[in-house]
Amino acid sequence: MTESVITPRNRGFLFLDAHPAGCREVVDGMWRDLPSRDEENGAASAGEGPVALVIGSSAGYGLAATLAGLKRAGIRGIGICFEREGGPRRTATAGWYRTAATADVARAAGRDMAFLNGDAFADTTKQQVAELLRERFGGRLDHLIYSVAAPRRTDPDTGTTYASVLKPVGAAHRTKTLVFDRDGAPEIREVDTAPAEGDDVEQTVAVMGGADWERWIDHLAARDLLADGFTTAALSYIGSPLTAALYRQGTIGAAKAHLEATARTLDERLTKLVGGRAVTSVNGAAVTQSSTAIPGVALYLGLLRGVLGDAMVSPAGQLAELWDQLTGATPLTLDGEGRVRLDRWELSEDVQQAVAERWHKATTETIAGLADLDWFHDEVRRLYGFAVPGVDYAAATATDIPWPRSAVGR
Ligand SMILES: NC(=O)c1ccc[n+]([C@@H]2O[C@H](COP(=O)([O-])OP(=O)(O)OC[C@H]3O[C@@H](n4cnc5c(N)ncnc54)[C@H](O)[C@@H]3O)[C@@H](O)[C@H]2O)c1
Repeated sequence: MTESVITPRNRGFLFLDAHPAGCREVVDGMWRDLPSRDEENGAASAGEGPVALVIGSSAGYGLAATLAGLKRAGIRGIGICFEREGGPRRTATAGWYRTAATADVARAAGRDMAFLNGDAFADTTKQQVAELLRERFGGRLDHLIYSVAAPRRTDPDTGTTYASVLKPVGAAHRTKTLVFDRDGAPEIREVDTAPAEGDDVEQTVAVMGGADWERWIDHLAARDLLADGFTTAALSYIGSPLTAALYRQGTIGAAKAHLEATARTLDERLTKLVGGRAVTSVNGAAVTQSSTAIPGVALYLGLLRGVLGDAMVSPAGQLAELWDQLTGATPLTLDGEGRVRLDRWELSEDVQQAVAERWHKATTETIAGLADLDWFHDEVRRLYGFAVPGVDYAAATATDIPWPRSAVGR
């Protein structure tokens, strides 16, 4: 067992190491904060709940989906993510440690939850899941949550690897952005992003659009693994006019439009096939490894928190609501474009107006009074298990945590 004191080393918002005890406490804290399952909603008792597959289960919205599903909807099933094991020079990724902690939480709750570490885009992973479903979960899948954020995808049919980019479409875009210097002092800068060129849009759509989600459904349907009434949701984002040029109207927005169009096609197919549903779930802004990589989003998130404080709805809180809708505990409520909207707290007119006013006033000198920078800074560190209350960072901690062999009764 390797034990060491782990001190954070970072480049901007990216940290090289993760803290296992901190990551565990993040998961335990999310679990404690989740609204508990309402027995009267007809959720099943331990061990007999619906079978779910969560793709992207180790971080951000997928982790929230896994924990909320376990606690709120009584799910069992499979989580898939793509994480790196620890080595002599670096710890494992935070998602590796969070998965170990999530498996323990599931086991303690009496839920059979298996975790696969692999490329969700590969057919071999899809085959593994099909086998697991058959061998361990009675050959029927009730729910699938698709929450992948990835920089690249290899198409199994052609072997072509696509890369997603974060660029505006049409014209270059200048945005304000938030950075922290070596001493942690905030600075507001302007950054220019060149417009998409060549096949940037197609490449981004090929990675972050609906192709792989549809391939999952095709794969499972062809093997007769979808239960009657099967429901599936993929995560989407609309966001503020302040980030629109780079997000919703940018290359990633084209991918989200494709994802939402895929939902509409899948919904028709699933209705006919198993009386099922496919939707996208539009969620609010959250600090994640993926979101903080988008220019302007760190500033936006800090200001949003400055405006909303604790009224920001956590990913776990939003996903608890999504599970209620997917399991029928509450009615599935869609907007005019067939999307579940869990982002209203972010996009309400008064909130957006208040954030926009602060955005325009934001300079290096004024930012501390406009944004909740302490919260944002801590949230970024918590993505890696640092800055988590109650964790003793001076203590040596074991870093070679094994991948979970999480099985109830095995
Ligand atoms: N963060 C936000 O503000 C926000 C808001 C609304 C919607 N969303 C959407 O939620 C989804 C997830 O984003 P996030 O911010 O939670 O991301 P994240 O970076 O926190 O998590 C991404 C997850 O995908 C997994 N993953 C990456 N590549 C994979 C691969 N090839 N195979 C298997 N798993 C892989 C990672 O292991 C991780 O579990 C995205 O569709 C995103 O657009 C995010």
